[in-house]
Amino acid sequence: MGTIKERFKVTADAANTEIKELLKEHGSKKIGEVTLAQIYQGMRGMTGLVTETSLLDAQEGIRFRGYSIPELQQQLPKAPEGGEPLPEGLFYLMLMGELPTEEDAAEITSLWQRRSHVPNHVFDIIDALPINTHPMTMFVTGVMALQTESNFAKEYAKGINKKDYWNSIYDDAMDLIARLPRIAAYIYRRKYKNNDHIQPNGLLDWAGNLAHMMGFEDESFKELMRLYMTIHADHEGGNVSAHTTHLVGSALSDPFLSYAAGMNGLAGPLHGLANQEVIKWIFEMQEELGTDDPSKEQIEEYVRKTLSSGKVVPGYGHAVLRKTDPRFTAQMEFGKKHMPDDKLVNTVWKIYDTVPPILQSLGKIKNPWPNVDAHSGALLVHYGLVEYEFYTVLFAVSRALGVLASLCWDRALGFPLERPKSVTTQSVKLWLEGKGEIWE
Ligand SMILES: CC(=O)SCCNC(=O)CCNC(=O)[C@H](O)C(C)(C)COP(=O)(O)OP(=O)(O)OC[C@H]1O[C@@H](n2cnc3c(N)ncnc32)[C@H](O)[C@@H]1OP(=O)(O)O
Ligand SMILES: O=C([O-])CC(=O)C(=O)O
Repeated sequence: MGTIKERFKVTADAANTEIKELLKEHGSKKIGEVTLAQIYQGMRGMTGLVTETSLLDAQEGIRFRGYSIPELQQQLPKAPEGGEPLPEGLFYLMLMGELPTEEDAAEITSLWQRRSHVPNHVFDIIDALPINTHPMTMFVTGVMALQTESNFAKEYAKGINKKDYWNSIYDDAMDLIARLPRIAAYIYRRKYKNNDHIQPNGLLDWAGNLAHMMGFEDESFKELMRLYMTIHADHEGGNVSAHTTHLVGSALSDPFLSYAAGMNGLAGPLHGLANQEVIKWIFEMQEELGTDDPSKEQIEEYVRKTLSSGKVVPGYGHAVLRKTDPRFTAQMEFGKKHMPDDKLVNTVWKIYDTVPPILQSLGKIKNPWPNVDAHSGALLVHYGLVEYEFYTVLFAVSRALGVLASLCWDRALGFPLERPKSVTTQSVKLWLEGKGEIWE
């Protein structure tokens, strides 16, 4: 059978041969046309990337290697006595293209345990930042400090055959994923818990250990972390964090540099930071209305106020999805099972009843439905994780699974430097006047 790494290489080699054949026969086939509007408007609907780990359907939502979230909740291995999937299993699925056995998931848990040591200089660098630094800035700074450990950067400096890039990229991806929970928990305890740190528990799974090191021992919080880390892991290749990681990696920047770049994108309020914005927005609404249990009429009025002041309703809308995000639904199911009477969670559900018709009535918003970020914060608050500026760090830890599995594939498939063409409006105008090609 061999190790997971050896099996990955065999799988990737077979895929490489298949892709070469496919391109030899069909490489010149057209897959679409590009309009002028698309290049000015964020390239919506333009297919321009290959990402093997997951695929997004606008109506159905995300599928990881063909499996929907409910299917993964049934079929992925679970922690002993747990009901939610282990993110280790999802990582295996994204990397290998097939469901893991219990042993495969356990092998990844043990591998990440063994590789989880974070050198002291990473903590020193985080400690050097002012305490009011945003947790995402601390997190990315910590990852950048960890870049000293890159196997790929060292190998490349020594001189390395292109065919072997995948090898140290794979090692870096595994090392980085293994260490992220420790960095995230360190930031949480430093910023919010008086620098009172908790050592890892060598018997716990990856997500369970993150919960433990943050100071949350409730078994159902550990279950939430397993679900959270699974559903936030990947969303095909065009989203800002995945695309950035892939783009930066295409310059042969190592996984530490590439992932840090991607996470700077996740830290934007239209992307991963929306999860903190949602809770902030709800807390502000509660404050203004003077109640922690607002009625639908009160919520409606507050939504209209948000829109009329030129702000977005956080957690709603999506660049590709056109239905309720199945990641929202999975969290709603978790809420119904574990905290059906929680007031904040119920407010999230009331907002879900209220917001879509209002957004729809504006006529310009392509997707009035909630995305993943509309729900996550309320579940965290239920367990006492009220420090909402920290939420995107959890998202980032999860997103590592998808973007780093993809980076292993990028190098194993020998993908080249990414470098699309850009134009100026001056060149567009000349082209429209028939005075040359658009790219001149
Ligand atoms: C994990 C994730 O990244 S999920 C997304 C998290 N982000 C959020 O929840 C932030 C709120 N949502 C948004 O800002 C947007 O829906 C995005 C960024 C997610 C998608 O943007 P787009 O693909 O440009 O959406 P769309 O084509 O529907 O936008 C059309 C118009 O509707 C507006 N719009 C879209 N969503 C919203 C919203 N939730 N509230 C108010 N206005 C919105 C856009 O700002 C745009 O306005 P404009 O024409 O005046 O510039
Ligand atoms: O797909 C997107 O553009 C944003 C998103 O939901 C994600 O990255 O999880």
